[in-house]
Amino acid sequence: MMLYPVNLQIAGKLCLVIGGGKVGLRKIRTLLSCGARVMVISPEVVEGIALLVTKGEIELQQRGYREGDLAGAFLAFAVTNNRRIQDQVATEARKNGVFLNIADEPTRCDFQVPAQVRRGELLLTVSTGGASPALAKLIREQLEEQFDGEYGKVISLFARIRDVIVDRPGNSEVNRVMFQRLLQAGLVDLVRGSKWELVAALLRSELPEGIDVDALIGAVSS
Ligand SMILES: C[C@@]1(CC(=O)O)C2=NC(=C\c3[nH]c(c(CCC(=O)O)c3CC(=O)O)Cc3[nH]c(c(CC(=O)O)c3CCC(=O)O)/C=C3\N/C(=C\2)[C@@H](CCC(=O)O)[C@]3(C)CC(=O)O)/[C@H]1CCC(=O)O
Ligand SMILES: NC(=O)c1ccc[n+]([C@@H]2O[C@H](COP(=O)([O-])OP(=O)(O)OC[C@H]3O[C@@H](n4cnc5c(N)ncnc54)[C@H](O)[C@@H]3O)[C@@H](O)[C@H]2O)c1
Repeated sequence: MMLYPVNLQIAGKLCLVIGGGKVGLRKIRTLLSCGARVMVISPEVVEGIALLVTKGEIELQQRGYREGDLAGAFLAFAVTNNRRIQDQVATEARKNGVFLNIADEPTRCDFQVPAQVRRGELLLTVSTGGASPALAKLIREQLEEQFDGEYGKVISLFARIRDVIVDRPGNSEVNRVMFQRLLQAGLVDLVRGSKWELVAALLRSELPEGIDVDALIGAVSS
């Protein structure tokens, strides 16, 4: 099955997690990191979830799933250990058009959660479509080594350059060529290596005149 990749904006939106075990906790952590409003429905929850409830970071309804619980959810996750409940949640989701992740049934999921690496605005995701979550995790770990924390600075500098460039008159072809030149000249590795003087020299030679290169770099290098 071909999965279509999308990156969702879920900040402030209700995401419902049915089942409070360790898989539920993993899903909750990712949801919270993206600013979702998380509601858990589960008769029992693992310690990590209980802690998040105590801290007021998520809401909990400590009981079993009931039909009607999915109302108003932007996304829902069926992560119980009970096949019958998983089926009931799936039926309600289908009936009401709620997007559902079913933790134990890759092929029936409306969406699957990929493994992910974040470096600032840079988001790398890995999916095996359910073929091997363990392999997705291993590849994620390899990506974490390859794309180290310095990539946060790289993406931040590119975002700032883009901000000042797109505000100026010009056309997208000129911008495309300019970004290609910066990449081919090795800007990524210069930033990763904190070679700020070389970064400044490169930007001065490639960016249009009148751009405050020191300000651009200062915001990223500190
Ligand atoms: C990527 C990640 C994201 C996340 O959950 O945050 C994720 N699973 C992760 C880890 C992981 N999951 C499992 C193991 C044990 C080893 C193994 O079995 O392989 C490990 C590794 C570990 O724990 O070490 C077991 C497992 N997973 C699923 C089933 C059901 C089934 O296959 O039927 C079973 C068997 C349960 C059983 O045995 O009964 C199903 C799904 N798991 C998915 C995502 C979706 C497909 C992703 C894809 O294939 O790309 C999908 C379809 C639905 C979904 O959950 O969205 C996260 C890595 C986080 C990280 O980066 O560390
Ligand atoms: N997708 C994945 O990454 C992945 C990984 C491992 C396992 N799984 C599968 O995901 C499911 C959950 O795994 P787990 O390790 O978190 O299980 P778990 O046993 O730790 O947790 C299950 C949770 O479901 C709750 N629950 C039981 N009945 C319920 C009901 N009627 N309404 C609401 N909640 C109810 C339990 O109280 C418990 O909190 C299992 O089916 C497992 O096979 C998926």
